[in-house]
Amino acid sequence: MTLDRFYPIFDHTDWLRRMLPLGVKLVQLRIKDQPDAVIRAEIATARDLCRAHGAVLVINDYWQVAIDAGCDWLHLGQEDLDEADLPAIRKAGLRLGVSTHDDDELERVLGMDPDYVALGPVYPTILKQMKWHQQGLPRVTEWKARVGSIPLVGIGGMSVERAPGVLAAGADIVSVVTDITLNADPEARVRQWVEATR
Ligand SMILES: Cc1ncc(COP(=O)(O)OP(=O)(O)O)c(N)n1
Ligand SMILES: Cc1ncsc1CCOP(=O)(O)O
Ligand SMILES: [Mg+2]
Repeated sequence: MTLDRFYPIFDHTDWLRRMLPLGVKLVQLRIKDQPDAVIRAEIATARDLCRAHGAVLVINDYWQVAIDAGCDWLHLGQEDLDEADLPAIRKAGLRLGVSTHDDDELERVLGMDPDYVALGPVYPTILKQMKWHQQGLPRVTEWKARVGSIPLVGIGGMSVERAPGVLAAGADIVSVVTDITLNADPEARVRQWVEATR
């Protein structure tokens, strides 16, 4: 399966309702700090919306809920991987994307046979506080050489203008949050992203 090159991340299914009709074919639901009932309801809604639009949905963090809901893809960071039951995830048939930021983390995840590897933050991000400031484009090229045929996702400080350079450096996919969600016209911005990555 070839994943779309444009990979936006949203924190609520209201965003999916707005953006899926514009041609988003790969999307992550990244919910933080919500009660369990809300998380379960949001994941079930996202699953149904993405199926209706022929889009791949990736669930961030909530691997057990993703299994229970019959979802297809998960994204787990390094701390998430410490807690997750990988055999149960694989047994349920879920595909797995993982975060990496340094050599040790990359070595660790390559042993897990991931379905994509994310490298971040390629550029500085305002979304969350991170130990790493920016990896830079040479690091993207280095990571692609190391992951080989595993799809490489570049994330962190992405914009429509930066995306071509990140793809040219070796990323297969570009993932983005605030360039869309903080834009004055998020729909117009998503249309630009779709145009720039097709
Ligand atoms: C595509 C993609 N890459 C990285 C992350 C970050 O995951 P993680 O390190 O677990 O941090 P949180 O997003 O859970 O705060 C991601 N979600 N997606
Ligand atoms: C979740 C995450 N992981 C690495 S960078 C990042 C944030 C990406 O957000 P933005 O596209 O707004 O920089
Ligand atoms: Mg996480």
